[in-house]
Amino acid sequence: MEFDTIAAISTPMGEGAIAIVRLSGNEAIPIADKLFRSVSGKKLAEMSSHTIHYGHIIDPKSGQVAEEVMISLMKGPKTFTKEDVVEINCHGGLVSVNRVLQLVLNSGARLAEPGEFTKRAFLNGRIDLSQAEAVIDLIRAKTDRAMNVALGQMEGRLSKLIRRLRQEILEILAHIEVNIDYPEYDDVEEMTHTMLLPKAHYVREELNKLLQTSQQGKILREGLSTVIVGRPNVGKSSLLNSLVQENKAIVTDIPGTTRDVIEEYVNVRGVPLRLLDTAGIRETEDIVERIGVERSRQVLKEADLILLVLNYSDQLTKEDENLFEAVNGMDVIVIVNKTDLPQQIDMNRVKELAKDHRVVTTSLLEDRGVDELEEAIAALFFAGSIEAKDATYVSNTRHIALLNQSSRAIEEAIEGVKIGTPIDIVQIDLTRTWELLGEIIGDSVHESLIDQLFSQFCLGK
Ligand SMILES: Nc1nc2c(c(=O)[nH]1)N(C=O)[C@@H](CNc1ccc(C(=O)N[C@@H](CCC(=O)O)C(=O)O)cc1)CN2
Ligand SMILES: Nc1nc2c(ncn2[C@@H]2O[C@H](COP(=O)(O)OP(=O)(O)OP(=O)(O)O)[C@@H](O)[C@H]2O)c(=O)[nH]1
Ligand SMILES: [K+]
Ligand SMILES: [Mg+2]
Repeated sequence: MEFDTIAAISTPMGEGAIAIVRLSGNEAIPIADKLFRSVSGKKLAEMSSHTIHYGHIIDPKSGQVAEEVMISLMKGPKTFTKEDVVEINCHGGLVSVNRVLQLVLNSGARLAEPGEFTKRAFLNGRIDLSQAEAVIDLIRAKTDRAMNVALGQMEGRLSKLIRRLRQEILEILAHIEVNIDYPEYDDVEEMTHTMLLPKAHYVREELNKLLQTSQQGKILREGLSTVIVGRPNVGKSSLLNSLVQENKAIVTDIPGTTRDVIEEYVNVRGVPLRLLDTAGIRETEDIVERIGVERSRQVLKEADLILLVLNYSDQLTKEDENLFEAVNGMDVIVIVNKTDLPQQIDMNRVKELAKDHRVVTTSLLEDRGVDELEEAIAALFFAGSIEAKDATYVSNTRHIALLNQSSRAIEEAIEGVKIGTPIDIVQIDLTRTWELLGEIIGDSVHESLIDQLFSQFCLGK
């Protein structure tokens, strides 16, 4: 495909060592040649591809030197966009890089939209849609693990699997076509059955395996929503501060200190947590505190993980018991805090209430037990699924939705065969599965969706 030539600053706005103005398109090299004076006097157009050159940017109007640069020359199609790409490496300062961009735009390039370079890599067929989406995930990755998942997807791991499953479906559809077109086969029904079912089962299983990774994949991207709950003054805000290793939440000895939900992101042994500190739960006359308590109950419902905090030097109350009730069926770690003070709590009763959840004792005042808590969080997250290096994860909400729909469509095809639905109806379900999977890699997506996806990128990407 042929597009106009785009340009943008591809490095962050601010002072740095180097800043890059990137150009892509048919005119990238001629435009750069209008501005660049190499030391050798040779034009970029005459130089060989994938080389870098020292020289100056000259303002064509004044003939003055505008900047001292290095230019990377990359001729298509072996480039990021598959088009001719020129990267002007400027001194890292806002004036310098903007001056060069301005000259480039005056010389015939158009300012790129956010994500437009990556969009061209997609439109020109170097990467598919799921690979392009992985580029955003990679930039936004907050942990090593999240980055590795994105890198795998960028290299086409998910795409490869999706393509293989689509191929399987095509083969089933081909068998059906043959059987429909040659009605002289007398046991058409039986033949389709034996041909179709094993392949369809295989596709269904692979889809479901992939969907099982989505929970972990999504958490890797967005963080495990972790809510700290407990009665007033048990040390919830102290716990948040201790996990983020900063005094983010106000801690006082006054019960009812925290009133709003406080949110912080933290990486605990490779597990990204979205930590939420809440108002202590109790019956109260104070109207502001009551609203806070109500919010605590709300966020509780949407949590992936609950950190339920108790006071070691206080007896269990009805409120504590009610909390255990409220988090029934969720992932919970019980924390018994203030072990530096004399024991009042009945630990046997705590263990009874905790059932099979982990119980960790801490003294946040003396910084004790936090290691064990972190270990418990990591163990829970990676439970049973020691992360296989070659696992393919799905983490993107759009992909998960499409996989769910595909899984339902293939299920309908399988059910159809089993109950003897006419084969052309089964064919429709199979075709739908094939199309839905195609949307993941961008084989059959609407232009507006493509625009919307790429607009999430940063400028210059
Ligand atoms: N200076 C600079 N650094 C950068 C980028 C860039 O665009 N410029 N990238 C931007 O994100 C990333 C690197 N990603 C890239 C991906 C593919 C190709 C590329 O040219 N692919 C061709 C040819 C490969 C080859 O030489 O054989 C291809 O796949 O056909 C280049 C960069 C990170 N670092
Ligand atoms: N002795 C002792 N005091 C602690 C410990 N952890 C927290 N505290 C103290 O307990 C008091 C309450 O701590 P917070 O972290 O504000 O408790 P909270 O659960 O957030 O309280 P609310 O927001 O009011 O519900 C503060 O004075 C803390 O310094 C501990 O392990 N030992
Ligand atoms: K308090
Ligand atoms: Mg608090």
